[in-house]
Amino acid sequence: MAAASGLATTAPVCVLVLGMAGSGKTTFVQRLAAHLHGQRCPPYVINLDPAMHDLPLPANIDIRDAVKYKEVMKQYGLGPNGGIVTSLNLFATRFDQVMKFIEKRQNASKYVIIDTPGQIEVFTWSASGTIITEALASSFPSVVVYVMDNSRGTNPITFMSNMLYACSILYKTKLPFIVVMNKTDIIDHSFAVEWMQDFETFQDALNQETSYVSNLTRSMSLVLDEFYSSLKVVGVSAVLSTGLDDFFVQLSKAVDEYEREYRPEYERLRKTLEKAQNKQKREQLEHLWKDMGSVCVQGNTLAGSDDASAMGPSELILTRGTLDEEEERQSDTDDIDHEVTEESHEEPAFRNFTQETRMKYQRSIKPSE
Ligand SMILES: Nc1nc2c(ncn2[C@@H]2O[C@H](COP(=O)(O)OP(=O)(O)OP(=O)(O)O)[C@@H](O)[C@H]2O)c(=O)[nH]1
Repeated sequence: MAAASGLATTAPVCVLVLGMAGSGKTTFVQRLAAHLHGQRCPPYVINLDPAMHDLPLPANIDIRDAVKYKEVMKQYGLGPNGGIVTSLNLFATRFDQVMKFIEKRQNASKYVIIDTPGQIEVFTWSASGTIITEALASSFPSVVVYVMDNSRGTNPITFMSNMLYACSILYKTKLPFIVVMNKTDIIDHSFAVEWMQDFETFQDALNQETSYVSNLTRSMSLVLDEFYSSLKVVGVSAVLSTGLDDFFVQLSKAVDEYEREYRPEYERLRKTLEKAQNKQKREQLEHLWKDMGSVCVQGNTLAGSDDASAMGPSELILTRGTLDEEEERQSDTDDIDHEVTEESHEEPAFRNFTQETRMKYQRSIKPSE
């Protein structure tokens, strides 16, 4: 796999778009795709929302072509959320094929944009979401884009709960992260940026809140200070296509971050996994040798050897020596060198013959002595 082997410059960037229902993910994906088409850099678009009614853009891969969400609900007796989870699980079992499609297209598309279900937890906290994210991130530079409805975040408590969610996704995916504050055509995102950069301003906004969670929110904003300091934030209006240039600047920084910090970690994980798999294979082979060795020793077929485990399976097959000629011809071990096998039988026979001849000769010359 080219991407996996470190040819990072040709590998497409996977942009995983997550966000609460109605935040504008699909509209954002649509605008992003249009923007890239306009720059003669068509992206590869993947829709992972099985319950999407109308996809406003042509997707290269659409989960709805592979899994019929309503059928899944009927067949398994599930509600809408269960149906989405199960559809995604079914799709994840075939994600290796999606990976192959992406690999094939990696010279034609610089970006792979992935739209996810509105029920955000279905993706972020499900096994299939983890499988898909890890499959992408272990082969391609991958970035999580968290789309927020900026107009709904003007309340500091709602803003904080959204940020806590974003933070939890960052911890879960462990990937470079961009927060897209969408719908800036309704309200500019500068208030949110100020809240993140200046603790006092956020406290002032909170002072107008009288609910019991305001104290907790105050403490939380201190806790999130570290999270805010390294966060990439972009204000966007998906309907007006504004802020996209800034988004691509942040995306390029996030890709650098992936190459610098995340790729070595994924490479390390891949090597650990490979080592563990090799060790497992070796152990299985050793068991096989032992098993075959004990069978042959019990059957006394190991002529001239008292250490069965010292031989490999092929050597044990070579010394099996119990088939008659006809069986031997029909056996499926045609690749065995029969001459070698015959030689191994002939050698002790020839040794016996010379010994017997020598004894006969000594007996015959004895009387004349
Ligand atoms: N004013 C404004 N409305 C927007 C913007 N982006 C999306 N919307 C509207 O927000 C609503 C939801 O947009 P979608 O793109 O369907 O949001 P989504 O996150 O994909 O929704 P789910 O599929 O339910 O997860 C639609 O009515 C959009 O027209 C924006 O930048 N500004």
